[in-house]
Amino acid sequence: MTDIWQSAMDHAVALARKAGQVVRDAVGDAQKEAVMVKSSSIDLVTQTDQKVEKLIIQSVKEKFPTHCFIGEESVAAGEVCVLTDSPTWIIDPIDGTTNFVHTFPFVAISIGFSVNKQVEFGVVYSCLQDQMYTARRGKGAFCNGRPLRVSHEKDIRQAIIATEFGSNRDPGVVDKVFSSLKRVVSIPVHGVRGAGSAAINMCLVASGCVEAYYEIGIHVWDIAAGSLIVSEAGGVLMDVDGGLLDLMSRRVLAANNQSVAEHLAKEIDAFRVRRDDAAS
Ligand SMILES: O=P(O)(O)O[C@H]1[C@H](O)[C@@H](O)[C@H](O)[C@@H](O)[C@@H]1O
Ligand SMILES: [Mg+2]
Ligand SMILES: [Mg+2]
Repeated sequence: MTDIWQSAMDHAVALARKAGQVVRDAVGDAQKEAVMVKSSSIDLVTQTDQKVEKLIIQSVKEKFPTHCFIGEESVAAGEVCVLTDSPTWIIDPIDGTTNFVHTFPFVAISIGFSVNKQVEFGVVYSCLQDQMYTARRGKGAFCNGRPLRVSHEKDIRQAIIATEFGSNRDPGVVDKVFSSLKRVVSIPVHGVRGAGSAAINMCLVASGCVEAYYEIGIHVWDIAAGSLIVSEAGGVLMDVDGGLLDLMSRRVLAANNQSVAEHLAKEIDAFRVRRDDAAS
């Protein structure tokens, strides 16, 4: 049976590769680039983020003129952020902008594509590592064409957990983030890591390198593609409170299996943040 979204997915892979070249060309000069800030002094954006997002959206508009978009830098420029039932490209042009600015080598282009609010395919290109992660709903997840499978570990005490500190440094938020982290470390788990890119953290879960990843404060463009890559690699997704994942809630927990996910959810202070689709 023909897959009606295959040509869109092929286009996303080609665009991610093209965007990756733009990022690679710029990374050496990233420190010379004007670094601007958005929601806080540590929420960074560069001209390369904006250039890559424009490149992707312009090309998709030419090929699929009826499709919709949620793009990180377009939303920052005032576009609405609403996930509808229409075919929608959900784009993070550089996931890991802080890494990009500092030449820390985990930088990704993340492209998710949803229809009826369900992610149909996800593409995450870790461009400095030249690793192309892809997933098509119902057809598995791959890295450079090699099938991905989550870790078999069931005991969270034998696990590595990925998380990030995020870009909100309000003292109350920092306290909550650290109190969760203290509980997770004290389970005790084998270790805690963070790549500095939500999309890459999710691909690490899908690859079996880490058992789980959680974060509060991410956005739909950080996790749309990665969420499908995790589930197609056999993993589970949920809200940090153990409920159902809501892509717009800015909270995510991805794990290799239900038992690790549920144990982790019990340790997290699941505070709420303003939703991506909150009326502005
Ligand atoms: O802003 P970018 O680099 O697209 O995305 C990052 C988030 O800003 C940050 O809050 C989060 O911790 C990080 O994982 C994410 O990738
Ligand atoms: Mg991001
Ligand atoms: Mg980004």
